[in-house]
Amino acid sequence: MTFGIEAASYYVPSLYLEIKDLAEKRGIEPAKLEKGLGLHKMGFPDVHEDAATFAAEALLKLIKDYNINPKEISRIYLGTESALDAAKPTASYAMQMVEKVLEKEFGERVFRNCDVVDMTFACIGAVDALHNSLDFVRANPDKKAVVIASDYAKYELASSGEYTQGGGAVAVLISSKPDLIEIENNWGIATESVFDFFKPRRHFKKEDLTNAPESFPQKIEIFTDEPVFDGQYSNQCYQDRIREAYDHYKEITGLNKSYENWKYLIFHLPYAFHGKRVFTEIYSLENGLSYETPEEQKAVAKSEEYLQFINDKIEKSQRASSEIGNMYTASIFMALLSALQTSFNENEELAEQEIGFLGYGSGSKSKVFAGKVSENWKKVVKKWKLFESLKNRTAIDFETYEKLHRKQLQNSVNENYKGFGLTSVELENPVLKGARYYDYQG
Ligand SMILES: CC(=O)CC(=O)SCCNC(=O)CCNC(=O)[C@H](O)C(C)(C)COP(=O)(O)OP(=O)(O)OC[C@H]1O[C@@H](n2cnc3c(N)ncnc32)[C@H](O)[C@@H]1OP(=O)(O)O
Repeated sequence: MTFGIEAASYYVPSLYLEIKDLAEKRGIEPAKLEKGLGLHKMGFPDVHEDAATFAAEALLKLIKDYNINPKEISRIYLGTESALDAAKPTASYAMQMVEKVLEKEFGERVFRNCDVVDMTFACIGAVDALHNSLDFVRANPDKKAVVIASDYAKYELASSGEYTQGGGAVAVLISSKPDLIEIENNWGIATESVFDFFKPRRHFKKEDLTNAPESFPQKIEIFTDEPVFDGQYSNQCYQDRIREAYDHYKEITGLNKSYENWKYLIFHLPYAFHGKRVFTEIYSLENGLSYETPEEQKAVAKSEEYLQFINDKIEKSQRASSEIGNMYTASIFMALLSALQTSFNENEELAEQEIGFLGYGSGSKSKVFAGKVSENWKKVVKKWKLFESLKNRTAIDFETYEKLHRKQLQNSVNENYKGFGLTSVELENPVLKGARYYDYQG
């Protein structure tokens, strides 16, 4: 019996900012962002969008596009690091939104017996949900699970993370009928606790706050959706963890040089060119190339062989990321969609080809695993129209972007939006303070 991904859907935020507009306003050379990091557009949520609406959109599309009977979904596991609440899972909001839309056809509370939960480990939370859900269907081959990766990658204005923002969701159906890709049960894993990127309850002192009233406590502790991070250190942690997980994968499988078997290498992409920038180390080690000094490292990255390798095995997975930006947990799934969609558009046959995955989550952990593309993959991919749908987004100017970022807009930019949207957050009623309410515009 085989296990893996039977179907897949995605949702990207309805707005975007041209990266060159951001570069111009921040005094950054556009070529650094476009040619150095591979950034073109940055997906950005409208006022009514958040990680729960992204997840609900992807889940509803999955169910509709592949005619899934929602009653047959035994679990919905959501990987996210943009949770809207520290106790109530974001998956519960998404599930309820979709239930309401399905009510007419399937009756009330279609997910009544469904196991719903969030999993969090920075950007690798959804890979953890995938790993866990594959174990679940292996133990229960007649059951189906949905894994959703949903996030809003937000950084402080004018920080070095600002140009690596983005967001969106990917939902995949996991079962014993892996029409898209069969995933083998070998998991190379590497973990180390580090502070490369994290979202602590922030501690503020009174003097940090402008115009704090006399009555304000001396210290306050609040959640923010923007991380504390050290960019170059996070790159190093990523590189170290994927090397360790890759070595572990080779140890488990007994393979000498795994990536040579892989048609595509699918990375967690915090920005489009990240995978190809960090893989030079493993590539050098595998090919006996010197990788000690910065000059040697540059030489590998610029070598004709490595450029060809990128072109063959990585470039197609980067294309969606260049148009969307970081999707945190969803980035690795979107990189897969990008590569498969591109092959589909170019009439390439992928059946039976092996694909390698290199996931990373700050804090930190990497998982390396592989899968085999199924005979039926084209039937699944033909529903996506990924690159066409990216053209249907609305461009925003820099001023609108800053206002959205600062949460200064009351009304949605796309006032007549279709789909799920946040309508209100309860602020008065003490037993519901902070509850979020959503609706669906059909
Ligand atoms: C957050 C997660 O999702 C989890 C993770 O993966 S952690 C790893 C990634 N970390 C993050 O994304 C954290 C948030 N982002 C950041 O901190 C930063 O944006 C970043 C670390 C990703 C990039 O940092 P940076 O200092 O702006 O860029 P830098 O590392 O110097 O790279 C710029 C590239 O552009 C190139 N470049 C610069 N000017 C150029 C120009 N005019 N023309 C062409 N290329 C140019 C540089 O040569 C360099 O590329 P190479 O090293 O490949 O040659």
